Amino acid sequence: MTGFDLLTRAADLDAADPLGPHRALFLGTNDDAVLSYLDGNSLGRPLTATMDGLASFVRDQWGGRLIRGWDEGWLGQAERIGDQLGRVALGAAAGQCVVADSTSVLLYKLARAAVAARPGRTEIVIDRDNFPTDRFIVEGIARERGLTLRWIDVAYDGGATPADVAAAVGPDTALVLLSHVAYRSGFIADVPAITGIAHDAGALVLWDLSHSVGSVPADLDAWDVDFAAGCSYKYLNGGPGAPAWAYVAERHLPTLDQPILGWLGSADPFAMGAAYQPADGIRRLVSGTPPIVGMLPMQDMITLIEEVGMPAVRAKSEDLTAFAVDAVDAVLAPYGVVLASPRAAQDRGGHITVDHPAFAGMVPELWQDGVIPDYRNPNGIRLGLSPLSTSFREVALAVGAIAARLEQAAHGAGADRLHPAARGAG
Ligand SMILES: Cc1ncc(COP(=O)(O)O)c(C=O)c1O
Ligand SMILES: Nc1c(O)cccc1C(=O)C[C@H](N)C(=O)O
Repeated sequence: MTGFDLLTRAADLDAADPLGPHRALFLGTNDDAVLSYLDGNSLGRPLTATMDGLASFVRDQWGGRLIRGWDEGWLGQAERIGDQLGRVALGAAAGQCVVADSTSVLLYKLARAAVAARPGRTEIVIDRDNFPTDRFIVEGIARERGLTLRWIDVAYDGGATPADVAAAVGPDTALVLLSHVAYRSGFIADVPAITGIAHDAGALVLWDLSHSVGSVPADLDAWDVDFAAGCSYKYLNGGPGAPAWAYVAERHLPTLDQPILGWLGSADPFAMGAAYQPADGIRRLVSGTPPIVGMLPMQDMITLIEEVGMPAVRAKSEDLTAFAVDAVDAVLAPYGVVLASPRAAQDRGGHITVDHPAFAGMVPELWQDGVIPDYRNPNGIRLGLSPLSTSFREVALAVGAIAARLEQAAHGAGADRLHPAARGAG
């Protein structure tokens, strides 16, 4: 496939894409300065509706209702959006999800609650390639509680498998913490199988869905998951620093013992009581004031996903990553680029990673070309493909630009030798 073929094929795929028109709902998608934005799995683009919604919230709700807003709806908003997210993207019945804190803080609260629910058990199981915050959080909890970590090693293009987990868990395991979609390889873990294996060993499971929520469907209730949490600034387009969300299975709610006891997680916050009594239900996971303004953008995106439906979102995501893999094979493999993600579409989420020694330091050059992917140590370029805002043309342009930069690195070629796709030809 030449660069020109790549763009022609991308044009055909864009023309046939039923979700293609949704791209125009996002800000900046017609911006010529950014030819290709492939980092929506780190920070999703804003919806235009969000810009207008934020302005009207400030004017009418905050500015108009002032403190009365809390009684008129803000206090229940974290649970309402949690329920909507549960219904639309998580397979979770109402009353089990809430928006709060950051993913790191929620992982801490849930992991501490899980360990508290398994007294006498001394180990936490986690994989070595899990996202740093996940590893650091359980390292901290192990230090605090005198526990041991049991590490699972995973392949560079994979993640923890049921067999890995079966070999790691035992009578001492309190908790297994894994990611549904691996942040580097994009590997999709077999959540129901792994959850079942952990349960058979008497352990609880906490899943990090940061890289799947809004891109890969989840079925948390049916999968018998205990706890889950994830970001909302990736495929939920919640904006930089948007609050995270958590899921606690209904069966754990009455006994959930989380470590950050704040007034808004108490049964009757406005009683200003002397002693903490946890609220019934998911609100007992909350500590302080809900981040109302920060929740507005994600609500717009969850509503859009609800209209489109997760099956259509996932279908587009698989098509995008399949096209990206084909393009990598045809255009980048000849330069020695290696796919560091699963080859089968059903085994990977919404991003792929490709490795090459020259990738360290290349991303700033690609930014100059108007192409924005992600870089992950030691030498991976990550192509994050947001199903509702990424076009096939963006994939073609990015792969072409990477090829041009590799060509330059190999032969010192000038800008006139840039790959046609990198120049936006076609
Ligand atoms: C798998 C995973 N967990 C957690 C986080 C981060 O959490 P926080 O929002 O607390 O920075 C990220 C991304 O930053 C992530 O990819
Ligand atoms: N949360 C981020 C941030 O505050 C700055 C830069 C990147 C991020 C990310 O989200 C990284 C992302 N979770 C990852 O998988 O690498």
